[in-house]
Amino acid sequence: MALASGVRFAERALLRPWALLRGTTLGRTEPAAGGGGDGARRFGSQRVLVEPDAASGVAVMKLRNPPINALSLELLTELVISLEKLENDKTFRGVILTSDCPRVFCAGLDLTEICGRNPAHCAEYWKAMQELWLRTYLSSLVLVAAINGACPAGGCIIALSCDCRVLADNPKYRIGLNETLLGIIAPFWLKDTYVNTIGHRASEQALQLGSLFPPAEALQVGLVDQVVPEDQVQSTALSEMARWLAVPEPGSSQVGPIFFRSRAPADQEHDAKGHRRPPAEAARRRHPELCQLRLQRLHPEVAAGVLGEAPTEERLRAVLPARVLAKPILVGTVALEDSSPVFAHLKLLRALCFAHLPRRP
Ligand SMILES: CCCCCC/C=C\CC(=O)SCCNC(=O)CCNC(=O)[C@H](O)C(C)(C)COP(=O)(O)OP(=O)(O)OC[C@H]1O[C@@H](n2cnc3c(N)ncnc32)[C@H](O)[C@@H]1OP(=O)(O)O
Repeated sequence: MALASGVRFAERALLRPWALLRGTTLGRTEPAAGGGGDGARRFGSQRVLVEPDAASGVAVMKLRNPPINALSLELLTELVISLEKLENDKTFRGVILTSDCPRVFCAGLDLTEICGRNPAHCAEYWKAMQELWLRTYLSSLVLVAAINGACPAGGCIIALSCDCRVLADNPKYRIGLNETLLGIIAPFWLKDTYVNTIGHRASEQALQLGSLFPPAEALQVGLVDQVVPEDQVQSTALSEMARWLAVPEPGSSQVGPIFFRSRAPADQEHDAKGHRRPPAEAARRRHPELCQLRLQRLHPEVAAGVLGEAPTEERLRAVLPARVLAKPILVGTVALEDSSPVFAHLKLLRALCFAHLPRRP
């Protein structure tokens, strides 16, 4: 949500993600479904469909990377670009994020992007993930997640970075951060986001156990704000959006996400002339480490020391799809410089724990 209504992301994406795209058509524009009588045009890319409603100032953004909306490098990049496009368009104040794939909101990281890939590719991939995180978590738009399918791991991260979450009432649509079951250690900022949403003790349990909550439990623990029948997810998300947008000039009273989500010294928020910096620029100043991503490959023994417990192939086999395990897997998080004064709760991960697991026989 906006810190001030006039503030938009004029800055280019931190990492110029479009440069990563190969063979992707972006910015395609076509008439919106239903006529688009208000002049709003549907636009998007191969993997992200945007249905803008200029009259309400709300766009519906659909992830469509079938079958399970795994966060491939291309999907991450296209999401960032689509969000940026809306942020730069003063017509829009809110975005509803949802899935175009049946039964799955988002399966989280595309494990094929980190399995058997070289460190350079992993670095590129993690950067894109971080960029999406920043783009959503610090967005000037009101973001509502209309969760119409399973929402594990990275899918839950996207949902957590929204202002509000509406989940379809289907016991198969579980939501949570199950990273530990894959041997991936949750970065500090992710842990803190969980804590901010569901509280300390619940996070402690859920993160360590890798819990995925069915809708009723997700509502009870506060991970989602509403659970509604599946055919009402979209309309409920729109109602929630209306509630958020009804607040005059969302964020101008200092209660936007920048207020809640950062503790930045004033000189990082304003330039020498006292003008407020665009959020992406302010975030970059607060987080120089984001631009200094570096990857290391550690020996399994070292990784085991960092992780406390090495991820075993058995544990991974229990959770991961067979196709993914057919390749050697790199399990890890990203090493970031940890020297800057960071958001009080957005403390970024510092350990890289890459472990080679044995090949599938
Ligand atoms: C700086 C950034 C730090 C970030 C810190 C860490 C953040 C996030 C970590 C992650 O996101 S790790 C990913 C965790 N994801 C999961 O555990 C989800 C695993 N998948 C599932 O639970 C299920 O697939 C599903 C999403 C509930 C869907 O179930 P469904 O029965 O509909 O489909 P499946 O038959 O299981 O799968 C279809 C097809 O997709 C392949 N697949 C599934 N998940 C992934 C994945 N995450 N990446 C890549 N591919 C995946 C699965 O193998 C099937 O493939 P085929 O067999 O058809 O070839």
